[in-house]
Amino acid sequence: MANIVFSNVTKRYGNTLAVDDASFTVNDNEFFCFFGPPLSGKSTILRLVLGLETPDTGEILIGGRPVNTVSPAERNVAMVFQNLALFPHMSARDNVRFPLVERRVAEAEIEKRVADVASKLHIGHILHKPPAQLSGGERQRVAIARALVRDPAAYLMDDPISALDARLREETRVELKRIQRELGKTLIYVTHDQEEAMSVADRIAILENGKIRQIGAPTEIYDRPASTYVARLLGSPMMNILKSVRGEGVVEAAEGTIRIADKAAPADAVEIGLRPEDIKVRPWLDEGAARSDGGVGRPARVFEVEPLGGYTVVTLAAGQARLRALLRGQPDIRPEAMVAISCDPSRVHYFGQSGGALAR
Ligand SMILES: Nc1ncnc2c1ncn2[C@@H]1O[C@H](COP(=O)(O)OP(=O)(O)OP(=O)(O)O)[C@@H](O)[C@H]1O
Repeated sequence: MANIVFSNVTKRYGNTLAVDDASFTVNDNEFFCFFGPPLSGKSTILRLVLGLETPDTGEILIGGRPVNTVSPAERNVAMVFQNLALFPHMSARDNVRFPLVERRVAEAEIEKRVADVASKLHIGHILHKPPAQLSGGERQRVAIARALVRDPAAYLMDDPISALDARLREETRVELKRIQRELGKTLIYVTHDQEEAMSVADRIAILENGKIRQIGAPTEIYDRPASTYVARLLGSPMMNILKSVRGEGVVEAAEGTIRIADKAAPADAVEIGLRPEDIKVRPWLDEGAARSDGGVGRPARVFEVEPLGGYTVVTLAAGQARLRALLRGQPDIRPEAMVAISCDPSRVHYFGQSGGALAR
């Protein structure tokens, strides 16, 4: 059993609250991701799990055992370091052997464990090579093998693929997910990249200034963000968030005034959120035609068009408001054209005074 529990854990550095009353459970075999902007406390949480830091208050349990006073060596969690730092002068095999040699494990046992981990990670055929002769993906597998050879209860990764180029990052994150599933070990993962967090994690914890703002499955957080902060963090282009102007049972999304959806907003709605892919854009016929079309299409002017191949991002100006819509394919839409925009009312997000999500 290697679940990891934080119970009201706080960690300060001087006046900085690096981790603020954090409570969460990472389940056995789970791919659990911490995501947040720089300095939000991600690395400090990893350091607390590893035992490189001690909580000021609160309790940490690993596999049900309180570990606040247990040394890093005795915690049986392994770290795969940022940028996959392998020893360049050693072969892949010696890199993988290193943690066991350091712990003076018997040679026969070392050979057995290296063979075992190499077969799990499919690196047997590259063990003789130095890191410089390996691809990015292979280096990653060797780095993971080095962490796993100790047979840790859980392993941790701090932005392990941020140094790779975009294409290799995409490849390696797929690989990572597969490896984690096959190994069936608890993995705590830190990333700055929202797409990476969404794609690899079973669950994500969203951090802001040391506080956990939301924990959930990626799609759950994406579909039901608990606040404007979380809503803006996940999704690209990010959610459109506009002031809500209410009247006559109609939601007006505005800095200017555009009616997005015919539905009464909750009385305490201050802002409304629209995901770019939820905005429908059609040719503008005229006001009458828009009205007869369910009354939800409102005029907007096309401000900018960004073709991305499979998708097109259209920036729309409606009154003073600017909205970004994500459209499939390459629609025939040009800057300055008038269009009718609408949004399924069930897809509108409402936020209250403090930015917290309101029931839809
Ligand atoms: N050793 C330290 N001494 C003093 N302050 C620290 C120390 N480590 C972290 N902090 C502070 O604690 C807060 C959280 O830092 P942390 O490194 O955990 O954030 P992070 O989310 O991992 O950031 P990044 O994404 O930039 O790596 C920051 O305000 C940081 O300046």
